[in-house]
Amino acid sequence: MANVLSIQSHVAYGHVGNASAVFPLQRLGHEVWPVHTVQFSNHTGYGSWTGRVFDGQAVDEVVDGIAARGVLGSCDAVLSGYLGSADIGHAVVGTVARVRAANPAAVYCCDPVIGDVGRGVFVRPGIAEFMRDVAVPAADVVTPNHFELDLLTGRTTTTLPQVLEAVTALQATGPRVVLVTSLDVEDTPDDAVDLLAAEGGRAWRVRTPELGLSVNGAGDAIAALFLAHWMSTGSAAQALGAAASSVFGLLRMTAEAGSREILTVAAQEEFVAPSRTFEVTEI
Ligand SMILES: Nc1ncnc2c1ncn2[C@@H]1O[C@H](COP(=O)(O)OP(=O)(O)O)[C@@H](O)[C@H]1O
Ligand SMILES: Cc1ncc(COP(=O)(O)O)c(C=O)c1O
Ligand SMILES: [Mg+2]
Repeated sequence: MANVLSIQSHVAYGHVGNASAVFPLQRLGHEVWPVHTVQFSNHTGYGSWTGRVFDGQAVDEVVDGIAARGVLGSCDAVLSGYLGSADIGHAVVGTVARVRAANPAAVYCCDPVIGDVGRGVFVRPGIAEFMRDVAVPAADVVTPNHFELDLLTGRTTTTLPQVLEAVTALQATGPRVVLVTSLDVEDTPDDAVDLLAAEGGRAWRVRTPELGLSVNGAGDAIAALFLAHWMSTGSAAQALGAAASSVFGLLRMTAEAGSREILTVAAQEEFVAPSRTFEVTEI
């Protein structure tokens, strides 16, 4: 079981950021140390929200307090997501350095939350550049969606070979493991969603049915689950299969209920024992 320092957004209502990532990790038996980068009423996909973006100092203060407990050496992973501002991003990367100094085996998983197909870029100016130039190079594991992969690598990928080239280019900047979510390439059927994981010069794909819903927070859940399974199995391929199956089960239940928010609590068994598991194919 791992100790995961999770630095992400928090919402009071619904499930994105830490409100999506923390519970699945706990349900799998991991300890989570959540630090919030923003506290909003709800996710920004609604178009309006209240609450505030914290700053780098606010993040540093909480990490200082954790360090004062003398426990940074037992932190196994730092997970970051929606940052709020580039200033917060610098605090996250500074935290990663502090954790690595205390525990050289600790890993950093960066979910480079920038935007999505259709919605475009939904974070503040400067965040995309910060992710590309600072956070991603510092990470061991990154979990972009297809839109973010293209943005980070300055490419437009429409075929699997192009995606593999982009992933290799991203790995050349630092991270050894890459998970690409919501992959839509030429051979992806209209009614399917692909996901791809790459590590050590190998790559694997999982294909699931596409569900008739559009929700926020699935990316935050899958990044947390992928990191947790990658740490516990040491295999990107196994982590891909487990994380994709769990998130599919979560979203299938959400679609059946017609809910606008993902059913993180009601679907909790899916994190432990997914009702349907998908085949992982090496490509
Ligand atoms: N409509 C959908 N149907 C099936 N799976 C989905 C759907 N939306 C999201 N997912 C699953 O959740 C994963 C993460 O969602 P995604 O939208 O890529 O993350 P993000 O919110 O970071 O953009 C996808 O790779 C896919 O496996
Ligand atoms: C506050 C906040 N955090 C995180 C996210 C990321 O959500 P997703 O997992 O859909 O990328 C969003 C997206 O709307 C958000 O508004
Ligand atoms: Mg995302």
